[in-house]
Amino acid sequence: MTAVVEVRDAHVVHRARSGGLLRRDRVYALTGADLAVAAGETVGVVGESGCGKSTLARVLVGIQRPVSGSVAFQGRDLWAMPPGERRATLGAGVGMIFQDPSTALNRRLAVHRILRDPLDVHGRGSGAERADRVRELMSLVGLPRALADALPGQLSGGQRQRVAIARALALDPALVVADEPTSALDVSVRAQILNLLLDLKERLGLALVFVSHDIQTVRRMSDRVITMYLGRIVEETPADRVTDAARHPYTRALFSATPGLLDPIDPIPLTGPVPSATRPPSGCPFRTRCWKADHLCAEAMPDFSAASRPGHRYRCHHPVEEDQPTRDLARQEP
Ligand SMILES: Nc1ncnc2c1ncn2[C@@H]1O[C@H](COP(=O)(O)OP(=O)(O)OP(=O)(O)O)[C@@H](O)[C@H]1O
Repeated sequence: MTAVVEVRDAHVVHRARSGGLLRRDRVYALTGADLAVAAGETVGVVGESGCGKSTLARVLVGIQRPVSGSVAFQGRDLWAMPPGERRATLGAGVGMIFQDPSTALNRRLAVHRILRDPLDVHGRGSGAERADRVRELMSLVGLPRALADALPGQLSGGQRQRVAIARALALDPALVVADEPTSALDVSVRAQILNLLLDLKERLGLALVFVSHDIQTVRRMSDRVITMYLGRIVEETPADRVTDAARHPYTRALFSATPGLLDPIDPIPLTGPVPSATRPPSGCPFRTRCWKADHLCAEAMPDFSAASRPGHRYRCHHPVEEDQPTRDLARQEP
């Protein structure tokens, strides 16, 4: 299966001011990320705040250039393309949906203008064809025609997010990346927007990357779940098996603390805070909070190991047994 997008060994390092005016620390936002996403699949990305989820999303859509590593879109190296070609490739091939549609949409433009804008910029079709496409997009995301002349401020939060989704789909992208697409919405409309995204992914055969704090939602939405910790991908698990088959202690801990599990368990206690991304621990970054860590974990970050099921890989020196119930781990002393 050819990947729509494939990231290899991508590193992103930011410079952040700290203390004195001239001092700038390196922030290791993404370290050695490998990920491929194929047409028709949804990959969910989970991890605590600051672990690099948004950075990975930005790398996938070409907003963020990695300092090293590569990003291939439909088999072509994005950052080896001339800038104009890269902009055209990404503009037409990739759609991004952000957390807050209120800030993502131009408040002064009516819905039909917002949806027509990408068609105009990329010179798609005649004037009449563009008008047709705008109507088609509105119906695709379930927006009544009567809202075509409305401004974003006159819409509900859910309607605004539908406009943002329609805009992301305007040029028929192969990849859509949604970064916390429902966290700014009322709980009552979240399910509608998630169902819409799933439905569109099926109908349009999109490669969908879904970033969220909400682990239950990621599990429901995704085929595969990527767990990130301190800038690294530490596990990739088939979504239907993530609660009891995940091998990385961090994935188990993260999922044990999820509210709303059908069969609730005591959360696995994680000791201490997440270390700073400016000074990540040596070896495995999770070792300072892991109940299984030993000297080996301080020495080196292990490579990925393949688990017994396809699509399941993890980076851990002391993985949890595949079918060991998480509730047994919760009782373990750290
Ligand atoms: N422009 C920037 N300058 C400096 N540091 C940054 C910048 N953008 C992100 N970071 C840092 O990079 C790390 C990864 O950030 P990122 O936003 O990708 O994490 P996240 O998992 O998406 O977090 P959240 O869930 O809170 O959105 C964090 O330590 C963050 O503070």
